[in-house]
Amino acid sequence: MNQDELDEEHKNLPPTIEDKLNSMQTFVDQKEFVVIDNGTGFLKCGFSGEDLPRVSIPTAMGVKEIIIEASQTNDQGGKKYSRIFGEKAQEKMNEYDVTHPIRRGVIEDFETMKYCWHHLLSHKNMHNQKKCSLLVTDSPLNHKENKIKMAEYLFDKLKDHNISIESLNIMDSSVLSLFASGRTSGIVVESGQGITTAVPIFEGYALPHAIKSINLAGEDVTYNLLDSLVAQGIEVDNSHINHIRKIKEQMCSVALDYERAIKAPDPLKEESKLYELPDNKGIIKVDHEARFNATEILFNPEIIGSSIPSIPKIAFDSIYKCDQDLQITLYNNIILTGGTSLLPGFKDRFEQDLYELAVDTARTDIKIDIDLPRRHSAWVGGSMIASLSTFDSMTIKATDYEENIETRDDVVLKKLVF
Ligand SMILES: Nc1ncnc2c1ncn2[C@@H]1O[C@H](COP(=O)(O)OP(=O)(O)OP(=O)(O)O)[C@@H](O)[C@H]1O
Repeated sequence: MNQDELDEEHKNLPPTIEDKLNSMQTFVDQKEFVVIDNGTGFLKCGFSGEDLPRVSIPTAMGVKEIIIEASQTNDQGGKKYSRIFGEKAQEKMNEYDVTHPIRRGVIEDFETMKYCWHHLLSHKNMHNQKKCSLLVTDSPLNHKENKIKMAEYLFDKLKDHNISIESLNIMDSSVLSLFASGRTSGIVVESGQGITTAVPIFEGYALPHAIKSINLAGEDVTYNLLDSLVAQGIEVDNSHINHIRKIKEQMCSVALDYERAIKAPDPLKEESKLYELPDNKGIIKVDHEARFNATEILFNPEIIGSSIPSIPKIAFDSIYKCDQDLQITLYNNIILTGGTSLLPGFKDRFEQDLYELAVDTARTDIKIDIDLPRRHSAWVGGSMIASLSTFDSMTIKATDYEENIETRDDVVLKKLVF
């Protein structure tokens, strides 16, 4: 979703957050937090209490070294770095060295991540946050060490760039998505860009022993679509990946019955199968089979020779690992979220396959909630919780962090909920 689409969606949103906060019988405080959702594919940033993030950009940074001639500076010359972010970075892969700091849900390149955070906080829509309180999301799979490193970069290293974080919390994105649905218990099945997770949560706490994840999500669908277009002789390659992603978002669907779907007549009109590359660089035609084939890997990874379990299977396995008393609650409260779950047909196929897996064990109905803004549910949950009057007391204070150099890791871990 680009920034224009996000601005448009802002205008159309019903006022849901206040409703949900009221139903949770809490009250809203005036202190404003900045909320950042760190996704493999997209970074979302905005203010607590708002319905949607103000900024949503691809998680990417491009760097280019610029040599400064001595004559330009009146001294010995030297070099500096030009940095660009988000879509701009993805579009200029030929000119810039482009890095994606988050792999499959986990921050791997903290230096790049620091510049991305700096870019978000300095963004014009964020009114250049020089001093702020911050809630950032984290993957349910991240180790404690990564959270400690996040705190170090946010408190310490951003200071070198004139941004000071006064208080901080780092929260599990699945727990936040559940809060956004107005619940405190349930299972969050989240399929984003790089990772799909099934996280059972009881009374606000994720149950680590039963969390399941697979490295299979939106980027795999995109690359699968690219492969099948290449196999058909269409001249596309990795440099077109942004366009292939857009084709996926506009044209791909999930079949309820894949074999039958690809044999059935194509319901799309001829013009809606065509994608025009910018600058008259050609038209890509996407056939019926490619559109269903690309997404089938999420439900049947075997078709690309992979032995990893499907998305419904990890949801089933995760519920099965929980206490029997809790299983009914989980089956009745499945929150399906993440950008990839927006694929048409995703929910129906998920429900059908989960029902088949659980028919002997569930002993209850399967109820799936898809009513959240699914590209932004973790951010929305963060926005809600950071609005609560009690939230500030749950944060790590910069003063505590700075004054306790020897024990600062404990200062961080004490405030985090695992
Ligand atoms: N309408 C849509 N139809 C299909 N896919 C979509 C749609 N909108 C977004 N996506 C896909 O969703 C993915 C991004 O989702 P999301 O923003 O939830 O992921 P993320 O938080 O960046 O990643 P992760 O959760 O894996 O760390 C991308 O692969 C994108 O192509």
